[in-house]
Amino acid sequence: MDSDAVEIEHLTHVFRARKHAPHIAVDDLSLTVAHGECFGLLGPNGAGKTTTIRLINTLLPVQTGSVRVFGHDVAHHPMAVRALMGYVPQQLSIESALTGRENVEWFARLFDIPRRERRARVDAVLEMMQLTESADRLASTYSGGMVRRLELAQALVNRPALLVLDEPTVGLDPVARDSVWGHVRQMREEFGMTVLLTTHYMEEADMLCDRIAMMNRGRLSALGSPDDLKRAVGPRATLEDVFRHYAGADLNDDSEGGLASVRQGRRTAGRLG
Ligand SMILES: Nc1ncnc2c1ncn2[C@@H]1O[C@H](COP(=O)(O)OP(=O)(O)OP(=O)(O)O)[C@@H](O)[C@H]1O
Repeated sequence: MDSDAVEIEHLTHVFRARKHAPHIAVDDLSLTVAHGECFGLLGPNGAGKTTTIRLINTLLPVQTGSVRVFGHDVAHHPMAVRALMGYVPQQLSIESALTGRENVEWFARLFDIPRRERRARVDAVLEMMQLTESADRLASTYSGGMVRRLELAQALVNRPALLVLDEPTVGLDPVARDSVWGHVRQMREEFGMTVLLTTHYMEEADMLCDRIAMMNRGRLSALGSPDDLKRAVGPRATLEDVFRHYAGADLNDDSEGGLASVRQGRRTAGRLG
């Protein structure tokens, strides 16, 4: 493929709610994600990461600027974009009253995978996510880590060229987190897939991402490899230092991007798992 996996040019998104002042969630953002790259979108709560992802995956209409996925403009060819993409959202995307297998089959049908191929494809992604033995149990009996792996299986069943993960390991214990990281790595190695992820875990971004975009208040504040970003902040700087450097005063603001609200988010997600 010649084109970049994702090309974002001068993207701006304004939320307008009645009785509230317009809120600029994404503010003149431009960046590209190369084919085969693992790219991280980082930034404090409210920085605009999820809004950017929802614009890329066609769940929000583009207002200003443009987004192309493997050369397809998301505003003009949304179905082509959806066919190329797997998405694991922040919110739970499984149906707890169905078995693991039924959850993946449901996605296979949504993606119009032909009936004769469906069973083999579903089995393959369940196997890859080490869910074969528990595939016929209700998803309501799964642990938080298994739920995340089931969501990855759903997102992979149409063999996407671009996998988009919105906080893939939030609320998981360290062992379950390691397992998700391992699976993301394995998928990249086996399929050369492009991965775009958001996370609040700096260790995760450092280990998985080839390049990272730091966002703050809708704008791009830094872009580079984890090592480049660390070097630019200072000798022996960690990615957490980089995060603090660019998030600045926002980390003390509990109403929007504060660390306290990040912790609250993790606690909430922990209960979901
Ligand atoms: N549907 C909406 N209506 C109004 N404002 C919204 C809506 N969705 C998001 N926002 C606002 O847009 C801003 C960016 O939100 P977004 O969810 O993109 O941030 P984020 O970086 O993903 O944050 P988090 O790390 O908490 O997931 C926030 O101020 C948020 O309150």
